Amino acid sequence: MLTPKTVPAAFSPAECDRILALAKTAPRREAQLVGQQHDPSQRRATLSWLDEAEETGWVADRLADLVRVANRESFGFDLTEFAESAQVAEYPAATGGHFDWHADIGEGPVARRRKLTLVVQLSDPGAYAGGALEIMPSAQVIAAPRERGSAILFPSFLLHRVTPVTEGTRASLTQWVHGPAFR
Ligand SMILES: O=C(O)CCC(=O)C(=O)O
Ligand SMILES: [Fe+2]
Repeated sequence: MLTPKTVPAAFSPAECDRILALAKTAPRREAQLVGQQHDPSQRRATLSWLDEAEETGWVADRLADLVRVANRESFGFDLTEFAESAQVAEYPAATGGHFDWHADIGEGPVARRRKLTLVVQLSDPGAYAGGALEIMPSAQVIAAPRERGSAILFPSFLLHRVTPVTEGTRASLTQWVHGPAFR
């Protein structure tokens, strides 16, 4: 089944707070798109990479567990590693935070090996308006649950977007999972 798989309460609210605090200890940069071109009309977000923060092993361990279970139950992909760091993204309404329709499989040597995408909702749904993560497995668009700490996993070739945040700030954690080419 190639439809997205949701996992309620993958992280507790306290763990979401810890992840946001960790992200604040890492350098923050304006978003770059797959392929590294910078086009603010497609994405407006501030990014931090967890591998540039200290003491994030527990986050990677939890993500690996989530991937293992979801892949066994839903995808059955040949997955080998996290070849890129987990990324915390913040989308503030004040700067027009959003991410237009895209797929995560990119051109570069690493981005082309992305097979599964995992996104965790780090913000309380009351902290922002708009900012829906939408995924298009077929003609029907699916909205990811907004509950804080919930996770959604989907094949990285599926189109998805984050609608514009109109109030407050939405934060998310993204992990890509890599492996040999599809065949
Ligand atoms: O923030 C999100 O919910 C999605 C992030 C995303 O699509 C990406 O980083 O490729
Ligand atoms: Fe994406």
